[in-house]
Amino acid sequence: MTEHLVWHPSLVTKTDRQLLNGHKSFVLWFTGLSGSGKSTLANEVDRQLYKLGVKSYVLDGDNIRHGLNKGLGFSQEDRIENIRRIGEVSRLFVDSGQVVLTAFISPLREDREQVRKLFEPGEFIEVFIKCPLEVCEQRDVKGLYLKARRGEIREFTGISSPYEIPLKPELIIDTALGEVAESARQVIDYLRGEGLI
Ligand SMILES: Nc1ncnc2c1ncn2[C@@H]1O[C@H](COP(=O)(O)OS(=O)(=O)O)[C@@H](OP(=O)(O)O)[C@H]1O
Ligand SMILES: Nc1ncnc2c1ncn2[C@@H]1O[C@H](COP(=O)(O)OP(=O)(O)O)[C@@H](O)[C@H]1O
Repeated sequence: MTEHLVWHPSLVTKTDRQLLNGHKSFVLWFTGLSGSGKSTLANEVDRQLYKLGVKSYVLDGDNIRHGLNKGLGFSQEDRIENIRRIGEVSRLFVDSGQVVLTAFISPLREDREQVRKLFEPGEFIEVFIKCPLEVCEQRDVKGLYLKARRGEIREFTGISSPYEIPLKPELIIDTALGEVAESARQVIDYLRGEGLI
């Protein structure tokens, strides 16, 4: 299908754009169970980056599924396509010199590794939002776990659909232990430590 397509190179490079912005561009890929804290943390880190003058943007599972990925469900096939598209969108953000924070369950290791391959070394930062299923279920922010337990939602991650824990994430944030502010500080500290901001 790409047989007659020719890539048109950009006259402005990614490095040019990073220099203009005054910081590196990369993706913070938050992964974890529903209710683990991906959206809350991604948005808090985004707010702090904004205050630091870093050009950042959050791509959130629930929001993206209303627009770009409308029509995709939660079968294995649809989740793979969901993550593939977000990987590609993230690459565009990074190419444009910005920082992108993604908050998708992204349950499968293989899919996350495929996304990692789209990036240069150091650009893909996998952040495992670690939180036991019992805690997520107790939070039940949207009441979905109750519905899943009642059998009203099929293929629900952690209940009737798998979640594969990252084996070598760049960062692990345990949200069952600390407050949101403390978790955000850990992410910002990591970025500073790596010289990314
Ligand atoms: N079956 C099932 N399993 C898991 N989650 C479900 C399901 N149905 C709806 N939801 C809601 O959709 C949000 C997850 O979407 P994602 O795009 O992040 O999922 S995935 O990465 O494609 O697995 C998820 O949002 P978060 O709670 O923010 O993770 C849920 O609100
Ligand atoms: N350290 C923490 N980091 C992020 N969220 C936390 C933390 N501690 C408690 N929470 C709470 O957990 C819930 C996480 O919900 P949400 O961010 O929607 O999760 P997800 O996007 O992974 O589904 C929120 O109610 C949030 O206030």
